[in-house]
Amino acid sequence: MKTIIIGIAGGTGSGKSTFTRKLKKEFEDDVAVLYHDNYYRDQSDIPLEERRKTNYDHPDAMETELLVRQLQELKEGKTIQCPTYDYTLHTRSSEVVTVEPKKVILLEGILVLADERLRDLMDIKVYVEADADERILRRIIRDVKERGRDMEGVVEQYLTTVKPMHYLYVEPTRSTADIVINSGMNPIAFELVKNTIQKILDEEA
Ligand SMILES: Nc1ncnc2c1ncn2[C@@H]1O[C@H](COP(=O)(O)OP(=O)(O)O)[C@@H](O)[C@H]1O
Ligand SMILES: Nc1ccn([C@@H]2O[C@H](COP(=O)(O)O)[C@@H](O)[C@H]2O)c(=O)n1
Repeated sequence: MKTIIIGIAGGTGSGKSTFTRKLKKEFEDDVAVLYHDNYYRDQSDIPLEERRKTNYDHPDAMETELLVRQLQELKEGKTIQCPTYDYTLHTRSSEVVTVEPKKVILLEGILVLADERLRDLMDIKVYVEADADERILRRIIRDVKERGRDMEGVVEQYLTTVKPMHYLYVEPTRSTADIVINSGMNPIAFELVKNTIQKILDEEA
């Protein structure tokens, strides 16, 4: 079975996860989804106060070598045990999720196009973009509601690490994408990517 890997990158709050979730809902068991965020390094040996200070927008914050290995295993038809992540505790969760090999793998994350090893494994590269003001507003709401943060903390983190790292590592990867889409809620872009995936699945059937 040939495996097609589709990378879905873009800044925080651009709508990557929304776009990816919609594709997953469309194809259900025909596609597997891997989130780069689940590969943030385990920090259980560091006190929580220290973990809060980590720069989570630098490529070194992720164990990308494990992701590369697991993607290769999926391509070889092997089942993997994918790590999971706890944003409130800033470290890996104890659970792992079993991911079976599929013809199509969606790989989502701010930095998935920033790593040459990941880019080399991808067949299609997508970059989701949205204005910075919209992204930070969405992030404030989401992080307070879903990631156990307070507004002051989100704003401070944005100004000290998220924003500078975005311009250093995330935005430059836009030029490596095959498809650049405007926001994660873009029905026309969704149809285009959906039809591309459907074609791949039909060809391989
Ligand atoms: N086009 C959009 N318009 C308004 N809200 C959006 C849009 N796209 C995503 N959102 C919302 O913004 C938040 C962040 O979106 P998400 O898909 O998690 O972004 P990302 O994965 O790129 O960080 C979510 O609460 C989502 O519902
Ligand atoms: N402990 C952590 C780990 C990551 N983050 C932030 O998550 C962002 C990436 O996820 P998106 O869904 O927004 O793409 C990234 O910008 C990290 O700053 C965090 O805050 N805490």
